[in-house]
Amino acid sequence: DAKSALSLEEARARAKVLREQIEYHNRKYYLEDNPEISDAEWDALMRDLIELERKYPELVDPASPTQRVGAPALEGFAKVVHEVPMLSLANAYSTEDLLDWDRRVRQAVGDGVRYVCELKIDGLAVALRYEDGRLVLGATRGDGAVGEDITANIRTIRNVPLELAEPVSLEVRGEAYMPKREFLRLNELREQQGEPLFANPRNAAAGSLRQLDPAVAASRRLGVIVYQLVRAEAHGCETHSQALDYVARLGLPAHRERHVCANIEDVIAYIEAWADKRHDLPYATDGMVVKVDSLALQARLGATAKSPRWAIAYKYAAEQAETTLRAIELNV
Ligand SMILES: NC(=O)c1cc2c(=O)c3cc(F)ccc3oc2nc1N
Repeated sequence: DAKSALSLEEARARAKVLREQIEYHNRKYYLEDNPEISDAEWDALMRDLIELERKYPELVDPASPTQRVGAPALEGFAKVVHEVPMLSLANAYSTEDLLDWDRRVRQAVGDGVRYVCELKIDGLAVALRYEDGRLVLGATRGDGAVGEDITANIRTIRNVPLELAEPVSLEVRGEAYMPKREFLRLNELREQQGEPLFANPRNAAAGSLRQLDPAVAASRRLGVIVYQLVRAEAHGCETHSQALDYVARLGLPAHRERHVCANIEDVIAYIEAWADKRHDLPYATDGMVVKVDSLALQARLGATAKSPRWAIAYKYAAEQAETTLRAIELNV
């Protein structure tokens, strides 16, 4: 009716407020793991915005959170070639393994190598491509050379920006994960509905992103944490740390639990320090990734067919023996 119709300017202002509220609550959920509103209240904000944009189509903006959902279900996933192969990390299971790796690194590139440690998020590796600041592709690792195009599902992940702060073209690699809070909520729901439970957050995240209908992924609060900028030196970075600071400034959720160490002894101390503390993080972890920080030294060390020589994943004992939980593993 006439009285409830807003002027375009009022509608534009209302849409701006709703988008800011949605982004604010995203930060509270993902960055602080301390949501102020319930999922239902969050969904209501989104519904209001969708309704407003339906009534005033000129308000629709490709970066609006409403542009995340609505893609039709797919018949299958298209293939994506990774220009820069998505390799996997070699593992270290003991301090000895770390010391051996450090010795090999120093033999190859000399002493004084600085390392950066990052908690190893237990999810699944994804590649995100942006062209002129717009998200154009999300892909799985696949076999490292060819992955699956899961763009429609990646777009539903609320902490993945649909548009960067600058119109930059780049590709990042990151870990898609299901926050522990969401894992518990989802399994409670499935228990009530008599559906099989997810065995762990990694399987739950993988199962969600393998769904052909993006509405399913959209119904699960997944997150992504960026752990690498591809060809970072082409973006003017000299170290991995600078690369993560750069992508964070663009609005990407760069890995925040990271620490630069001057030598392997400090790395070992940092790993020890997080052995228990890591259980308080909002996401599941299964180790610590240790990387040579200098991009020039990374290039000199290179990679084998499978793994980079400039990085290694230390696995915490608890996860070395894959603990099988009582829950029935969802066979997606
Ligand atoms: N799960 C993780 O938290 C995580 C995973 C990887 C990788 O898989 C990875 C694979 C590479 F070939 C090179 C660097 C990497 O860095 C990584 N850094 C991380 N923090």
